Amino acid sequence: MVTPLLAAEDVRKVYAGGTQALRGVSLAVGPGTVHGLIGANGAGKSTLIKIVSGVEPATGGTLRWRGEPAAWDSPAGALAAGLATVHQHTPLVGSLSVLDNVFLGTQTRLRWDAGAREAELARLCERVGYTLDARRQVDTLSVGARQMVAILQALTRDPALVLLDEPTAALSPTERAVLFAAIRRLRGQGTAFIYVSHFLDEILELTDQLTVLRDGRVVADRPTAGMSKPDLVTAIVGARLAAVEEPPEPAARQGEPLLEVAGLGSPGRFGPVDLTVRAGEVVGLAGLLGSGRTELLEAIFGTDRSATGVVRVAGRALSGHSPRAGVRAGLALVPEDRARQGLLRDWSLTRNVSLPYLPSLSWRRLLPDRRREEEIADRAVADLGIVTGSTEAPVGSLSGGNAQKVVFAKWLYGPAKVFLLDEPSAGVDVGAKADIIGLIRRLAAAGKAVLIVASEFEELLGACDRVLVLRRGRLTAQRRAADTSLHELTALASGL
Ligand SMILES: Nc1ncnc2c1ncn2[C@@H]1O[C@H](COP(=O)(O)OP(=O)(O)OP(=O)(O)O)[C@@H](O)[C@H]1O
Repeated sequence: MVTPLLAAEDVRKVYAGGTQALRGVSLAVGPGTVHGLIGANGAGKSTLIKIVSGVEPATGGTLRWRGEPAAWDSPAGALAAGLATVHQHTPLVGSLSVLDNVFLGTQTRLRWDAGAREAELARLCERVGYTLDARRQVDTLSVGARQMVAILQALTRDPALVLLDEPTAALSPTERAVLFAAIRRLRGQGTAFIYVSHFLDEILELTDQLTVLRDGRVVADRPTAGMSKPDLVTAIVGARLAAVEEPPEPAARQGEPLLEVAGLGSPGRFGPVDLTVRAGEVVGLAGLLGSGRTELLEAIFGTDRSATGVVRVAGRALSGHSPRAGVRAGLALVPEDRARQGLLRDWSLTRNVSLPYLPSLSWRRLLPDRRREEEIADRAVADLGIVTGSTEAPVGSLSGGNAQKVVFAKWLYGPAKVFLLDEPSAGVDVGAKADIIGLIRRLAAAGKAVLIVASEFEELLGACDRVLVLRRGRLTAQRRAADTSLHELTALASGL
């Protein structure tokens, strides 16, 4: 048998607060293979990646590298041994060129020799089968191209194993295809990968072997061939499977227009756009990355102050474009980017969830009403299946997907009439996706209006009554969800 490149044996992790994130995890990654790592939010994937890459120490167990006990205790040490990590948001310096970013932190002679660096970049591009303009400023690149810069950066150290943590979360379908081609090519040259993703189709398409974690334990470890999506879902969510298969609740009777947008535009971004969402209705915006979908939501909410046109909520025109006017009129925006969503990491889940409603929760608007706050927090945990030891634990100790659910919960239980949801299930696991769709349907059933952006059109079909297609900043088509298909939406959004 070939000695695994990396082997984890009975790895355990107990965090300072007492959370047992890993309860004895073993896995082996062979050279030149792509190893999928999947599991529900909070299952322990990031913790395992952090331990393997030297960011966090394990509390117990052994890591082996090429058969010997791994001798690193920092990311730099792991990198020197041949193990590189590419995060979803690898920090790049936007104001520098592609060339400078790729060789950022390189200590060899390449650092000083621009000619040699260009030649090396060309060689790396050849290896991944992707061309990048060496002199282009990184700020001006698409998300996908930036991801590729991060991968090239990792490759400068010629790693034997690359850890990819949700690398496609922000990529368009085309960019995804380019990334997959690059991974396959590198695998052909002997590089191994650990690939963490919530996209099960990707796991099935790309990986050779997969490990499923649940509650800090390995519940499946086997070759990918022969596995189906339902197999994966069962392994990931276990007993929560039933919730996934439930069809959405039937649409409520739709009422009066709650959100009306007329001639809304923003120079260079999108528009003009007209649309209406009625009480009890869920409307989806299907558009590819760069279509202007996020920009449109932000302009409706009021974040884009250069926007022109009219936004009406419950028949009343907003005075000017500002988030304050938006919130006052009854709009809620759940943005995609967690980093910008103002979760206070040191505060408890309870305080974070009730943050937007403190005035209405306060006793005579002076004292926070603890009981009401706790009620909302408990409801959020139950509705969204948030995995946490306690609602009083700091939000910073939650896993990424669970923090995302807290962001969602923040807006859910308040007085808003119109919900603008940007990628509501980004980063959440397959079970929670179903919970969130269920919740969106319940909002509609309670007479709210919901407008959703999601890159996974399947999700729009599952949640929406009606889907609008946004292409290059304009609405180009409209379909009832019941009368269209994934295929048709994809074709319309890409202009085929
Ligand atoms: N720094 C920390 N302090 C305390 N507990 C933590 C910390 N980081 C993670 N945890 C806990 O460890 C468990 C595993 O979290 P981890 O981030 O590894 O999950 P994950 O599988 O990566 O989830 P996701 O899909 O949501 O990113 C969770 O219960 C989480 O709350």
